[in-house]
Amino acid sequence: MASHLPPLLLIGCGQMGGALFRAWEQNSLAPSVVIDRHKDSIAAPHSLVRSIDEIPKKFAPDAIILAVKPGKAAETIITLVKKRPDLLANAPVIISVMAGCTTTSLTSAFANAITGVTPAVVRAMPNTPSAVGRGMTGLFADTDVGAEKKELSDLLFSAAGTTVWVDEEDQINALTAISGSGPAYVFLLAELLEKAAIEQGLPQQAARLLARKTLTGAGELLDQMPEDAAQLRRNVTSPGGTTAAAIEILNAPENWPASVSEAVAAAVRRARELAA
Ligand SMILES: NC(=O)C1=CN([C@@H]2O[C@H](COP(=O)(O)OP(=O)(O)OC[C@H]3O[C@@H](n4cnc5c(N)ncnc54)[C@H](O)[C@@H]3O)[C@@H](O)[C@H]2O)C=CC1
Ligand SMILES: O=C(O)[C@@H]1CCC=N1
Repeated sequence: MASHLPPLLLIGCGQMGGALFRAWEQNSLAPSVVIDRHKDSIAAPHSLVRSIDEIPKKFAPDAIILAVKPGKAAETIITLVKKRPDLLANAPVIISVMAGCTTTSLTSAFANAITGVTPAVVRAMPNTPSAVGRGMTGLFADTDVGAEKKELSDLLFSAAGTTVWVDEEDQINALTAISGSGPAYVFLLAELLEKAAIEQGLPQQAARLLARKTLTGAGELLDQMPEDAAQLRRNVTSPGGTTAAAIEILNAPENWPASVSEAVAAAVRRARELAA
């Protein structure tokens, strides 16, 4: 089968890198290399190595994906460039999924490590549903990044779900708070619904099933139906009925409307702090 996706070097295969790699593997990824000392194995034809020193000679990736924790970004880039400058010879696009690592800081980490080379850097903010092809990724590139590199970046993240490009880098911080962190808000709701079900006397297993299937079913409706979320909510809410009793509490201005806005604002603040 012809490869749909070109060879990649993935640095960091934890929760996010692993989710993306799973999607890419399922989209006929050309033989690629993953660096992560905490991963046990990776399926052929790809190679797992434990450090930059072990990247096979003559490997020429079209994209290098940085998916380590933000605090390790500079050290990782400097080690990569000092030990294997040849990996940049074919001008691969550098894609960072790291929260709060700006294109300026990434570009200058490369510039500090190697003179005369300014790689094209794209920032991506994916989310973990990428593992099942249902990711949502926001992308940003400076105006000097060529169309071909942007198209390749889009191809990679489209293989893991849906993509959207933003024009200003700071918008990546807002996007991180909505779709990057967002799955955690949904999982928290699943936890809380399950707990409430148990409090109302339901057995644990049934409580878990009800909470999970309600969230995934509602998510699927959101995905498939043309109506907006407010209309889908109204479709469940009979006047004077049970849903109305619950929504009156949740949707009181001081409850969910305030909490969700405050939570998102806190995440945006944190993204900006990481970038400072
Ligand atoms: N977890 C998430 O939902 C999302 C995470 N991100 C970003 O993804 C990045 C990684 O986050 P997670 O996957 O959650 O963390 P993680 O801790 O699960 O994964 C990081 C991986 O990097 C590996 N690693 C550390 N140093 C390394 C090195 N020098 N070379 C190669 N591998 C190395 C670790 O062994 C680990 O498996 C972060 O920068 C985060 O901001 C972005 C969007 C969503
Ligand atoms: O929590 C974090 O910092 C990362 C970025 C978005 C999701 N996880």
